[in-house]
Amino acid sequence: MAPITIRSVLISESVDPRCRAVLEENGIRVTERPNMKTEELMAEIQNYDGLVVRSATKVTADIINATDNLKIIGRAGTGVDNVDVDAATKKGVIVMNTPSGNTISAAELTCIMLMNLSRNVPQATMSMKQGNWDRKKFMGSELFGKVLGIVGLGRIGKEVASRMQSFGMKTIGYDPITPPEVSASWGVEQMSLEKLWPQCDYITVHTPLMPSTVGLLSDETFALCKRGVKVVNCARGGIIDEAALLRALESGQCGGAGLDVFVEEPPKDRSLVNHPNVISCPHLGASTKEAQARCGEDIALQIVDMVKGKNLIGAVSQTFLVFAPKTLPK
Ligand SMILES: NC(=O)c1ccc[n+]([C@@H]2O[C@H](COP(=O)([O-])OP(=O)(O)OC[C@H]3O[C@@H](n4cnc5c(N)ncnc54)[C@H](O)[C@@H]3O)[C@@H](O)[C@H]2O)c1
Ligand SMILES: O=C(O)[C@H](O)COP(=O)(O)O
Repeated sequence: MAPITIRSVLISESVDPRCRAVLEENGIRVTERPNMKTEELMAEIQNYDGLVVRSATKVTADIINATDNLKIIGRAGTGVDNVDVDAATKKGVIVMNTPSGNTISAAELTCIMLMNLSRNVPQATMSMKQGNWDRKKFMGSELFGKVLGIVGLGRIGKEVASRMQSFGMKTIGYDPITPPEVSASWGVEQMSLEKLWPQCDYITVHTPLMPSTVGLLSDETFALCKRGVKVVNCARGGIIDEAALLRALESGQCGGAGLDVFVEEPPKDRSLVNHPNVISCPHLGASTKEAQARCGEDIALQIVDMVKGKNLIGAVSQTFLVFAPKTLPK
């Protein structure tokens, strides 16, 4: 890969300080300007060769096409659904992410959601703070012996499986790409979704958001599930259809939901968040010191590697690159 010149980078969100430090150590000028409005970003972006974002900055075609100077968009994290990759590709702008830096943190939050759904800890905590001592209301159920359906057996799905197996859960799953013999080696039996839905006590989704995964859990699929199934979405808002989830919670077809992500963030409509059987977080899957340090450092090192013209691992499209992380936990 021929080296490219990156003299200046704009960081438009709260990214670990290691990102700035690594870029500056390599002679790249860095400006941090979080919380810019779209119009401000469109004006500001003209002055930089590179942009580093997390998930909140919507890097639209308008922003990409507002400048001829931009050469690289670095996503300090996994999902690139907030970047118009097609528009970037047409314009010859490189898009890269740090796909492994927050895997463990997202997997751990998923497991925490599953555990809290089984024992109602957030609801019991709220009740205690209100001065109550309500032991009957918060009767839970063991995870031991229950069936967990994992839809999407990539990095996070795999880590969730091994952790929940240690609680004695039976793990089944579905992934159109991960070969069944590979997931079987981590103790996950793969099957079609039609076979999976009716077997699960808990379902967790770990796919990217794309047309084939929008509404994976819908009115139709909830109807195929066990009554009282509990669901977790720490992947992307919309993989579980939000209106269908609310209907399933109200009818009791769904017994509880753990949600870290929403179609609209923050969600204006609070019907799901306010439902008594929903526990939720404001997109905190990657919000740990460790994950942020890895993602911040990885994206900076990858930009520096591009400048030096080395270490191109896999090109997903002409300009959308996925690199081997430098700071993956051992
Ligand atoms: N909440 C957070 O803060 C947080 C943090 C990290 C990642 N994420 C999100 O979690 C998701 C998973 O991340 P990952 O690192 O495991 O990604 P990954 O690419 O390693 O795995 C995704 C898997 O989904 C599979 N898949 C694609 N289409 C599918 C379908 N229709 N049905 C079932 N499986 C399908 C792929 O084959 C792949 O194996 C992404 O959406 C990512 O953006 C969220
Ligand atoms: O895809 C990701 O990496 C996660 O959703 C985390 O996003 P964040 O970097 O905005 O926390």
